[in-house]
Order: sequence, then C-alpha cells, then structure tokens
Amino acid sequence: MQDIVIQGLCKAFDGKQVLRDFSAALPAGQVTGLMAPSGAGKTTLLRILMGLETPDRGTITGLEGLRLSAVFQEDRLCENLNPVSNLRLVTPALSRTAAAEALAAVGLTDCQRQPARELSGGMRRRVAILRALLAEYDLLFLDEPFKGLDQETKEIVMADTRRRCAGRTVLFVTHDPAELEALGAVQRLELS
Ligand SMILES: Nc1ncnc2c1ncn2[C@@H]1O[C@H](COP(=O)(O)OP(=O)(O)OP(=O)(O)O)[C@@H](O)[C@H]1O
Repeated sequence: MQDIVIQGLCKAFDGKQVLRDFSAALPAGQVTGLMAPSGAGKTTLLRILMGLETPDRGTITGLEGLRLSAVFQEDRLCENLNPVSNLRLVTPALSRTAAAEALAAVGLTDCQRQPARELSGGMRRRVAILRALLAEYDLLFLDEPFKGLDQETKEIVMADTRRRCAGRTVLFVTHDPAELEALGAVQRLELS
C-alpha cells in the first residue's frame, strides 16, 4: 500500500473556482478527515479521486489499480431488493448469514426481508454504509455518511465503521469534529 498524493489540484465550474491549488497526502492504512463549509468542494474532490470528474490541473499518484468503495450522500440502494440482497449485489461472496449478522450488528434485524423502499431513512443509511464497508476495496470514501442518524444509532454505527475500517485507507468527509475522533482520523484536511 502506498500513500495517495494530491498535488496542485484545480477545478472550476462555469468560471467559478472550486478547488484552488489543493495539495494533500492520504496516508495508506489510515483515516483522513476532510472538513470544510458547504460548497467548498469536498464532494468535487471525492469525485475527482473516484475518476467521476476531471481536474483542470494537478496530479494524483497512488490510485493506480486501487479498488474503490464509497458511501455517497445519497443512499443509492436498489429499492426492490431487501437489505441482505443490497449487500450481496455488490459483494456476491458475502454469505446470507454474514450479511444478516452485519446488519444485526447495527440494529437492523426485523427489516431484513423488506424491500429497501419500505425502510426508514436511518435504516436505509445503515444499509448504504454497510454495503460500502463490506465490499472488497483498497480505498474508501465516506461523504457525510452518518448524516440523519439519531445520536444513539450513530454511536453504534461509528463504532462498527471504525472496527471495519481498521488498517484501511479512508477519506472521510464530515462537518463534525467529534465524528473524526470517533473514527480515529489521523489528520484533518481543510479546503479554503
Ligand atoms: N457538475 C457541476 N456543475 C456545476 N457546478 C458544480 C458541479 N459540481 C459541483 N458544482 C459546484 O461546485 C461547488 C462545490 O460543490 P461540492 O458539492 O463539491 O461542495 P461540498 O463542499 O461537497 O458541499 P456540501 O458540504 O454542501 O456537500 C458548488 O458551488 C457547486 O454548486
């Protein structure tokens, strides 16, 4: 595993500069936090790292051949599939039993046979988070993953996430410094 190094990244949309000469390193096997006000370009940076957006200038090294996984701000579940099937769609090697146990560990027990469209927002969020965490990946992106969870559920999910992410390279976007601490982030990047 090698660090991911971002140098001099620039991105503008319709003449509006969003990323201005942004440089940073994401240490391999660690959680890096990214905090900035709304609209500062956090999601844009993630999208560039994921290859979904092209930068105007700058370089990124260390991404070659990496398997990526992500929790987006939206759940993006398959609405007609139940939670177990949503997890196994992305990770077919995951057994039904392992999927059920992972769901139960974050409080999702009774809803395992219900289609995603019938789940509450907080239930859907937990399925979306687990789907990313259980996938086979080398680099994980978390874009405000815990938004909308009540405090008690959030504590459980953050502890589960931290355990599953141990030793993995993670870029974690949040507005809450307490969440960075809960996930054991080693550094906090800021976008001006
Ligand atoms: N595809 C696009 N076309 C035009 N403008 C865009 C596009 N994507 C992002 N932007 C603009 O770039 C700016 C940064 O957006 P971005 O979503 O990266 O911010 P953010 O820091 O993630 O915000 P938030 O915390 O609200 O999620 C915003 O002004 C947004 O409107």
